[in-house]
Amino acid sequence: MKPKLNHRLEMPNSNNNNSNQYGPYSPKLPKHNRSLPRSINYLLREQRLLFTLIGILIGSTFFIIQPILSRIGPSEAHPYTRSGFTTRHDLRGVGLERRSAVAGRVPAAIGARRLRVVVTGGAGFVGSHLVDKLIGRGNEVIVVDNFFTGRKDNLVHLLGNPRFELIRHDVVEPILLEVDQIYHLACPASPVHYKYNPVKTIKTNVMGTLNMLGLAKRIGARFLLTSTSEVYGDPLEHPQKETYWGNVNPIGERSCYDEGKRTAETLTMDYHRGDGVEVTLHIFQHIGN
Ligand SMILES: O=C(O)[C@H]1O[C@H](OP(=O)(O)OP(=O)(O)OC[C@H]2O[C@@H](n3ccc(=O)[nH]c3=O)[C@H](O)[C@@H]2O)[C@H](O)[C@@H](O)[C@@H]1O
Repeated sequence: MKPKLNHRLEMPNSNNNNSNQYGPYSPKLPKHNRSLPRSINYLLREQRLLFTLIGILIGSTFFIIQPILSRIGPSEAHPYTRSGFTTRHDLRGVGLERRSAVAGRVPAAIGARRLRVVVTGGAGFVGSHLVDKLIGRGNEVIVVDNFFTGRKDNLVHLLGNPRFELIRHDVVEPILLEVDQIYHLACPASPVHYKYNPVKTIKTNVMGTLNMLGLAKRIGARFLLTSTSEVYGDPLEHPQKETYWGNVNPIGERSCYDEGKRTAETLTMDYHRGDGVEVTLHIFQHIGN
């Protein structure tokens, strides 16, 4: 009769001298004893051990050398980076370029920024030449003009310039701008223009200058007023020194302009003395008429 293949039933008894009715019992080897030679065999077959060792060698070489390479300049360590192979160095380079590109767009209020300037009456004869000069210096320029006598044609060459802005606005109305300097030129300047609407002329000089000085005070901007030699009226001394106060008719046809500019000068000096606004008075000497 064939023995039953039931090992549990056939479990050896240490007291039975390693034998039973089916013959001598050979004890089971511990598992690790059996698997060790098998693993070694497995490794030795088909040069697996050799390939494993080579793998370990390559791996350790990479982990030892890699930190050293990252410390050395990448161009020295990786000559192939120049052939367009993407490495960490290349990526770092892209990062720096991006950072410097962002730095180029730093808001005007930070670091070595451009000077922001507003020129009222910047579409006029003097104003448009001043604007050219300011743009040429690298400033950002905003022109505020109601085009009473000024023309867009005077500024047409600047219309595409990212540092230039043109605003149609009458300075008798307040305006809020963030600038460093205010050049206040807006005013009807020739007799035919300032006599055309004398009330508007003196209003522009008084209200317009008040508004621009108020802005200068609020935002801490420097202020320049273009005045005129007309403030001396019919002068009694020639040439006029700065200490000369003039000989002005307060009720004449030209008074809207002469007294308007005088009041503008007064306001300018009062904002300087009273509010600490940094100011400049600029007088144009008229030749003729
Ligand atoms: O020689 C001077 O004493 C004058 O010189 C310049 O005047 P100018 O350039 O010769 O005259 P315009 O070519 O007529 O320029 C005046 C500008 O002011 C503008 N303006 C005039 C009036 C007004 O209410 N608002 C305003 O923006 C005009 O549109 C024009 O663009 C200055 O702008 C005047 O302030 C200065 O009094």
